[in-house]
Amino acid sequence: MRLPDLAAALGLSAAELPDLGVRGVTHNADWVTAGDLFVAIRGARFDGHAFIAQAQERGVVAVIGEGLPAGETCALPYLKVPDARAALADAACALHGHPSRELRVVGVTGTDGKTTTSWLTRHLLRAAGLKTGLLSTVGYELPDGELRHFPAHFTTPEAPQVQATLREMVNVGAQATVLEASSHALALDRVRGVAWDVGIWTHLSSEHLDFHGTLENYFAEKRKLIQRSALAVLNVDDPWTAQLRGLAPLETTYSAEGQHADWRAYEIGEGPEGLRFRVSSPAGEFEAKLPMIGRFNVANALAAMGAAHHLGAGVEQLRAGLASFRGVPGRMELVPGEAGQPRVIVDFAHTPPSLEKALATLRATTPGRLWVVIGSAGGPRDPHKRAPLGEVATRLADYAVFTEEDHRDTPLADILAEMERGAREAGRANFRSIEDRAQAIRHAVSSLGADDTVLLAGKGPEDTLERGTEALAWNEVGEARAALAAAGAPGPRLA
Ligand SMILES: CC(=O)N[C@H]1[C@@H](OP(=O)(O)OP(=O)(O)OC[C@H]2O[C@@H](n3ccc(=O)[nH]c3=O)[C@H](O)[C@@H]2O)O[C@H](CO)[C@@H](O)[C@@H]1O[C@H](C)C(=O)N[C@@H](C)C(=O)N[C@H](CCC(=O)O)C(=O)O
Ligand SMILES: Nc1ncnc2c1ncn2[C@@H]1O[C@H](COP(=O)(O)OP(=O)(O)OP(=O)(O)O)[C@@H](O)[C@H]1O
Repeated sequence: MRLPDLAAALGLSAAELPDLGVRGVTHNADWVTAGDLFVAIRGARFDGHAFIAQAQERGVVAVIGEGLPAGETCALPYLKVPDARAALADAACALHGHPSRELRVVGVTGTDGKTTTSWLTRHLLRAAGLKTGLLSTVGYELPDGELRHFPAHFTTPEAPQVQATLREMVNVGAQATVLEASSHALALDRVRGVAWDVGIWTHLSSEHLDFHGTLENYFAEKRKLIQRSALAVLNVDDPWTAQLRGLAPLETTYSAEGQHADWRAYEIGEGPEGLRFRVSSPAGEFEAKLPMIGRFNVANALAAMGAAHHLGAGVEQLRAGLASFRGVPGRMELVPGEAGQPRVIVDFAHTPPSLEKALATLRATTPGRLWVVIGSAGGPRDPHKRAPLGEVATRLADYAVFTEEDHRDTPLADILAEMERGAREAGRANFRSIEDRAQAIRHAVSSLGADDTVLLAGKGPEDTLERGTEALAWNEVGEARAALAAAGAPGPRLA
């Protein structure tokens, strides 16, 4: 694209701009390749203007920003804009030719359930014969189904990566895609310019308040997805949904808790191997089988079906799709052990409501004892959730082992003390703290036997454990396997 055309696409005057070719756009000076535009963003930690020289060395042709710092000059063409993040997204859309307009795009937002619902939706769309891509916390997939990863670990990456991925999907023939839209993404314009066909709402609870300040602000960011979608798929079991009604031109509702809704699940049965329920829906009444653990997955399945049906999936495709779903890595993932060993489940639940749901659902399918191994992240991230996690863990499990979970620069002992305080203030003593996560897992697994369940909560599929300033390689399922192997001959050995 020519620089003057790009300026015009951003609503800027193209007069006096050199007629240079622009190959791409980035906000990160380390990622510049020759011919790119560099967008200098003033962030919370850095001012992108400080990296213009570095970007120039790597071959950028022009810079976009909200204004050069006083007294500074720029040897390259400098396009001044009122909002650099918005310009980053608009430039990415223009350079990639607005790929979302060539696909059916489903967005998923909410505090919990985004990843699971995204995976389910893409699976149902594929079952309906649509070549479907996916962009989620776990990585991204083209319609070939192979999971790929971005260099930086985000639920929703920055706009240039979002748009480049959508373009790649279109180029390989994708007809639809599912995109997880985090509240950070909506707040920071990472998904600005995406043409949403469907917006799915899972539910809202307190999280990321270090960034958003208040629950209302957090809600307001997530609400943007619903406002921008042609069809909203809304969870009537979530009280926040009342404020989302009527925002999208079309809407469909769902309930897994017996409320009046378009998509309703009833006669829900939970077994150790999965879920069965009946569905009443605009597509018809039918019996569904979903090989997933976790009652909350009924709601995720209803949401996914609401979206997939809108994009053409019929009842038989929905039924077959649910029945053949293989789950999401690190979400209620069963770690196979020997007969007589406890059932070990790895799950990503790291908020009090999601831990509550995970434990409640495991209790329903655990004839024996239920233990949980759980930590809480350090740094500025939601310190107020530590005590509630301790309370929920000791209320709903028979025993809780508190441990490390990305404590970063926060003293681990302080986090554990907060979790213990939450338990103690609720009058409970059914816990202990073991700092080393691997040891905590081994202790739990070796303490239990047949009929018992151990929930390893919080890390899910993450591949690092942030201990102080170190990021250790981590594999929770691998640790669970090692603990099962080390526990050796099955049988209860509770001290
Ligand atoms: C709160 C948040 O999301 N912040 C993101 C935001 O930071 P920021 O605007 O403050 O920017 P900054 O880090 O000050 O940098 C300013 C500019 O200088 C540039 N820079 C900076 C340093 C350098 O060496 N070179 C360089 O070019 C940066 O690329 C940026 O353009 O933009 C940065 C550049 O993309 C992100 O790295 C940063 O993510 C931080 C590290 C982060 O941890 N984000 C997480 C919380 C996040 O986004 N999570 C969500 C939700 C997950 C969930 O739902 O659980 C997600 O979608 O993943
Ligand atoms: N609909 C739901 N309601 C409440 N909890 C849920 C729901 N779906 C999943 N969970 C729980 O939340 C955890 C995270 O699920 P999932 O990864 O699908 O959500 P997410 O929104 O993508 O989370 P994150 O943004 O933190 O990655 C699951 O492991 C499960 O314990």
